[in-house]
Amino acid sequence: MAEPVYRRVVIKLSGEYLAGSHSFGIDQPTVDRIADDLIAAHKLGVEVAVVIGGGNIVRGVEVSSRGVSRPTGDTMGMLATIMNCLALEAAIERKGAPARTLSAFVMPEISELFTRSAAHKYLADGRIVLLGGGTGNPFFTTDTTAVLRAAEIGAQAVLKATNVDGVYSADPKKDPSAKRFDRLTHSQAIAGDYKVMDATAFALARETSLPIIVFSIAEPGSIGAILRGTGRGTVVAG
Ligand SMILES: Nc1ncnc2c1ncn2[C@@H]1O[C@H](COP(=O)(O)OP(=O)(O)OP(=O)(O)O)[C@@H](O)[C@H]1O
Ligand SMILES: O=c1ccn([C@@H]2O[C@H](COP(=O)(O)O)[C@@H](O)[C@H]2O)c(=O)[nH]1
Repeated sequence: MAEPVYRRVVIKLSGEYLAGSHSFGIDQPTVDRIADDLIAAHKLGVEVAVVIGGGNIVRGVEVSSRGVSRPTGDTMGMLATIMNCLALEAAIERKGAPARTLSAFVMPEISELFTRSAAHKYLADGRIVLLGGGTGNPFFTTDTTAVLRAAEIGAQAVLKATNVDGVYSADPKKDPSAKRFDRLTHSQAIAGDYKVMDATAFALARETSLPIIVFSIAEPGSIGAILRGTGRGTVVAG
């Protein structure tokens, strides 16, 4: 079996994917399956930090379209990501692997605050580290959070695990003629305005020279395959 290509990564997990076949919430079999994949990936010897989206519970933009202020809606979205972290942490630990949630917010009864030193410590201790609460600021996304945290903790790549198998010329769910890219530069991804990830995330990745790999988590084992350099996904780099 091929050796992993990376020593430390941040995996951005789709929140929406955690809902499984439902349109809302946390589907336990899906969470359990993703926990298995993460544990298997971690057993390859890679230090794994995970940022989870909140799209299965709350997106700030949607809440604000119903009359709540955007910063309040975004705060609700960030809290949703912490719920997802707790669900995944519980699933990972139930399966016998050590995990730790670190939050962008001070909430001592629930989880420790994210600091670079805490993240380094728990990763070096062999835990899967779950990073909740986004950046802690409204008007950002968990895609941007993943790139930010990756830069902060010295990860070598951001793996965006989602429900499509790469970046396409248009949304493949809406346009069946959309073409999939094997590789893009950060600048091409920004110029193309491909909605799979926000431009802020691509811009920060360009600034910090971080590769992003967009791939589907539908297939069990896909995280491990990407870590070994054998998986199918779009590499955004250079
Ligand atoms: N050009 C494109 N290439 C690939 N996917 C695209 C493109 N444009 C839009 N999409 C859509 O982007 C979605 C993935 O991005 P999205 O940010 O919604 O997911 P996520 O980050 O996985 O969700 P969450 O916010 O719940 O974490 C896919 O469902 C896909 O349909
Ligand atoms: O830094 C951040 C990260 C996220 N948010 C809010 O959370 C939701 C859920 O995140 P997704 O990336 O969309 O899954 C997002 O819609 C924002 O409302 C934030 O404000 N700041």
